[in-house]
Amino acid sequence: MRIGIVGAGAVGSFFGALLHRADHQVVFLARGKHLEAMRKNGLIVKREEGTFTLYSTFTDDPKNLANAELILFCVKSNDTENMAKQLLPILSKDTKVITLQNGIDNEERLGEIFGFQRIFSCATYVQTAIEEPGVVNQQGRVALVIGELDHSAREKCSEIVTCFNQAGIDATYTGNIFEKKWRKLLWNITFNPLSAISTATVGDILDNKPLRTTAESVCKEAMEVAIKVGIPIDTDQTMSTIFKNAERARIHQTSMLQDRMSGKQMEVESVCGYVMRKAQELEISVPTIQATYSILTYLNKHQSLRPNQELAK
Ligand SMILES: NC(=O)C1=CN([C@@H]2O[C@H](COP(=O)(O)OP(=O)(O)OC[C@H]3O[C@@H](n4cnc5c(N)ncnc54)[C@H](OP(=O)(O)O)[C@@H]3O)[C@@H](O)[C@H]2O)C=CC1
Ligand SMILES: CC(C)(CO)C(=O)C(=O)O
Repeated sequence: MRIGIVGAGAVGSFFGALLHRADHQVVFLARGKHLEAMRKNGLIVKREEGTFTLYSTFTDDPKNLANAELILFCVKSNDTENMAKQLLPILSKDTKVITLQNGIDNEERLGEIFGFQRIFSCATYVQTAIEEPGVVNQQGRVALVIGELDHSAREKCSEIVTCFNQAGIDATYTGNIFEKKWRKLLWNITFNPLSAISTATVGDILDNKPLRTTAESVCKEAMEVAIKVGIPIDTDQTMSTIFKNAERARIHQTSMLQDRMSGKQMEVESVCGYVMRKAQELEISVPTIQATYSILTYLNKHQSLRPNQELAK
């Protein structure tokens, strides 16, 4: 298949590399030092089972994705509209677009621009980071849960799942992607904002009693909102699963923390902002989420307050 990776950062570079290794024709849209390094030395992928390097088309020009049959949409959610509008006049009407982004609101924003029948959504379970320009590091398990927004596109969705499976990626189909994305969001809202504010890893949050208590408060508030929007949740069991899964990501710096450390805009709106606005609509009080939202919005505006220019080791 001809595949375009839109936003070949940590997630896009990793999945693009696996698809390229499975003989798909993959074009990576990237920019800055990461693009420069990939053009010079190839893309280096480090995994527990070994390191490999691949050479492909690395570009900063969206026009090079014109003949893609499938786009993996992997920019940060702050860049969603801008990127989608650049792609719209370039892509064919049949090109499928799958978002691997965190949060739930990208799907709607993409659907409004491209049309809902060709947008597919994915709950992305992976821990990846750009270790240095040109080098992506992946740890732990890899799993994708994929679904369509418009049920008439179910068959096309199965083709995407098969494409990932053939590349050795554990991808499964769900008929209710919205619920899966909500469950993923519950994990992200519990750990990402707090890690970005405190600069703590997931393991640090688990081990530090006050931080853990705050994470539990965020989780409880977000679950209340999820239940009100119709997600079937057993709160005790869900909370216990979220914290059990976190044990497997102990050394992980959440994507939001990685952004803060490198002075990038954090995905505050699609994680905290989205849940906060839903809570307001539903008249649910979410004071802890509100607090994390206000701090992170401030930090996003005042980049000079970032703790470090470099990713923390
Ligand atoms: N990292 C992880 O482990 C996980 C991340 N996610 C989610 O996946 C999504 C992607 O995250 P992640 O890969 O970490 O983010 P990254 O910032 O590493 O990747 C996004 C990439 O897109 C590039 N980009 C943005 N706009 C353009 C443009 N106009 N032209 C070319 N390149 C562009 C960015 O460049 P630049 O750096 O210059 O901005 C960056 O390299 C997020 O929604 C995140 O929450 C989900 C699960 C796990
Ligand atoms: C924790 C993780 C890696 C889960 O896949 C994630 O979604 C993130 O860092 O934003």
